[in-house]
Amino acid sequence: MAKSQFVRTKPHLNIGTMGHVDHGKTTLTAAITKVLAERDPSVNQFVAFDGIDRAPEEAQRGITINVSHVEYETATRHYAHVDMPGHADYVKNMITGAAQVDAAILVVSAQDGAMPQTREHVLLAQRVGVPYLVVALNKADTVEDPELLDLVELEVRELLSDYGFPGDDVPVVRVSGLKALEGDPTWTAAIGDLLDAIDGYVPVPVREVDQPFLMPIENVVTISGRGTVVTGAVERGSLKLGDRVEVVGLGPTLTTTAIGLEMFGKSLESAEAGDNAAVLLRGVKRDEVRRGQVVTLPGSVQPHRKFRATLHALSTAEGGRHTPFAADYRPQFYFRTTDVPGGIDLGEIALVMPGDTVELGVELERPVAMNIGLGFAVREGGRTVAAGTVTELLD
Ligand SMILES: Nc1nc2c(ncn2[C@@H]2O[C@H](COP(=O)(O)OP(=O)(O)OP(=O)(O)O)[C@@H](O)[C@H]2O)c(=O)[nH]1
Ligand SMILES: [Mg+2]
Repeated sequence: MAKSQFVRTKPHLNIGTMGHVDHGKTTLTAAITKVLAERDPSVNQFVAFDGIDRAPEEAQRGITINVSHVEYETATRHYAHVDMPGHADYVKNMITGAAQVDAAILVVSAQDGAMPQTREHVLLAQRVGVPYLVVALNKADTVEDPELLDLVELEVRELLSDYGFPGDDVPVVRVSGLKALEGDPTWTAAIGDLLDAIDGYVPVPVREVDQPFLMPIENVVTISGRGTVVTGAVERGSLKLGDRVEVVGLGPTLTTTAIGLEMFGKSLESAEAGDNAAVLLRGVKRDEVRRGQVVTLPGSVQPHRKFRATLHALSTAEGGRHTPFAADYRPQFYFRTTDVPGGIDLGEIALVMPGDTVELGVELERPVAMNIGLGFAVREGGRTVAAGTVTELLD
């Protein structure tokens, strides 16, 4: 299956780009791979702009990780980098992508400054618990006046502080993804500064390796002649080749065995919390598993349709609703890599106003693998209107 073994020589971190449409996320991602490939070609590979963000339905050979992830290494870390889509319609994907990163590079165009989606992404980063942000003030090549850059920087720092990030301390690095891609030495050095800022500012996360294994399924891939592979970021625990697993949520629980493990096309002996792993499941057909389910150690997580939660309805200023909602509200609930419609039980509460935090019951249309403390987002008509935490598991 795999040609070589994945060697753990450096700590592995998951990182992603986020920010307003067209601010240069994909260009910056390509530029990072270019600069690092030049720095150390023995471990890094340049991925061009149009090689990023294309996920194949099927891989013909090998277990291939979702290619919207690129990997690279600095002197001290191994990174898996997901280029998050910027358009509002894709915030749904961002929620799931962002939920799994250890840090995000917030890309802000120096030309435009913070825009509505910049704000929404910072809010989502806070809600889904992205612990660290680093700002790439991109397209700095287009702004002649340094005072204008200072102004944009100040504005971004204030925005970060508004959403609970340490706006004064967050590194803000002036870059040009485009010029670095073109090989301009000044801007190539700026990408180096951005990477140094990430290495220096974002600590190596503490992984929940002692918990029972859990990996939310992001993608299902068929390997001709081998079977079905599921990919995702391991949330906690570890899994060894040959371990029994359960696939939980959205339907009946399925029990099988992990007979192949990979990370970025290299084989793994065990997949650990924080890894972007691909797991080959014995005797499982493609249509038996899907995105939104989780792969777990047998018996460690149950699927639930009914639960109680603490819910914060975003204020209008936070991008939430303009009007309250009542008991007949039926939005979409986003858990890890899935979203399911559901109804609510408000008990004694008549109306939930934007900005309110309430305790309520939820009944989903389909069961989702969950545990107490699991966070979720509530969306309607393409925008996030509330964020919650599971407090009690019912049916
Ligand atoms: N001048 C200049 N242009 C840039 C820079 N970075 C990106 N661009 C241009 O900005 C446009 C958008 O860049 P993308 O990298 O596609 O932006 P994106 O944020 O990935 O866009 P979406 O994925 O659609 O949200 C392209 O025309 C790029 O060539 C930069 O540093 N300087
Ligand atoms: Mg893009």
